[in-house]
Amino acid sequence: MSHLLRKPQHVMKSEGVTIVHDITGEQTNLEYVGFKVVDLERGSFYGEQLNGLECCIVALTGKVNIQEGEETFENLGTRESVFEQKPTDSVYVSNNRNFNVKAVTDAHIALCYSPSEEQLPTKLIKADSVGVEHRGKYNNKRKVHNILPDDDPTANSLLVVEVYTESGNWSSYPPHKHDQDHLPEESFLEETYYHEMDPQQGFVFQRVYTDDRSLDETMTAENGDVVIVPKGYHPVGVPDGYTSYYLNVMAGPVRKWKFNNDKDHEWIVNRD
Ligand SMILES: O=C(O)C[C@@H](O)[C@H](O)C(=O)CO
Repeated sequence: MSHLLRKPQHVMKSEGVTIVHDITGEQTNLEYVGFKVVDLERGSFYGEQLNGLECCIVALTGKVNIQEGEETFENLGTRESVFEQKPTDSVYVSNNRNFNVKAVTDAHIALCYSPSEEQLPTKLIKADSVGVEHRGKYNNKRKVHNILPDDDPTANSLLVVEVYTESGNWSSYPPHKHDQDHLPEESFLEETYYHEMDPQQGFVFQRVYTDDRSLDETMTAENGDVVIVPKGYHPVGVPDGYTSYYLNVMAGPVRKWKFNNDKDHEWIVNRD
């Protein structure tokens, strides 16, 4: 199995709390992006002290209360399945703070991390403030929920988006990369992909490759898998009959998403 592909682990942490993924720099060599998925049974609690990290908590499914300091945000979360395809609620928590999540219903949360030094205010990102964007044409259509885009100053480093790609379409396509810290031409952003499929037995193909092909891996991602993109182009192809969902976390030295398409495939965007 590719070293860039992670299967769900399902490690029980405490009563009602299961860690599905715990992607840290120690196993991935990622310097800027960390990622967790946690399953919570109704009534269970999950908490963390953020040492030197900022975190965006995304209520993937179910309802949760999130408490940080004096603030408690109640009944967050808008959907029972990500495939309802509506935006959800998230909370941004700055570095060196504590947060606690209580599951009001059975819930599934994503925790998106990046190192951070500057303290920023904790912020509720309500579902109705999430920008919805339709990109592409022909078989390159996808829908994007911009939870933490680069023009939103809520975070120091984190960028977070959800992407839906319908049956027989491609996204993160034409292949693009953002692995050079060389603005204004390109930014360096590491990235993770957390994948879900509808129906669940579906799969997608994701290729991660560089111009010189020193990295060139094509993976089959199944429901619940994470693909790690340390660098390179990273397109996703969705087979007929299945809808793909993925949650992207990106971070790097500068909080700017400036990518370049693979020149060989750039014509795809320029079609009439
Ligand atoms: O537009 C898309 O297809 C989504 C991608 O941009 C995805 O969010 C990504 O690759 C970010 O670098």
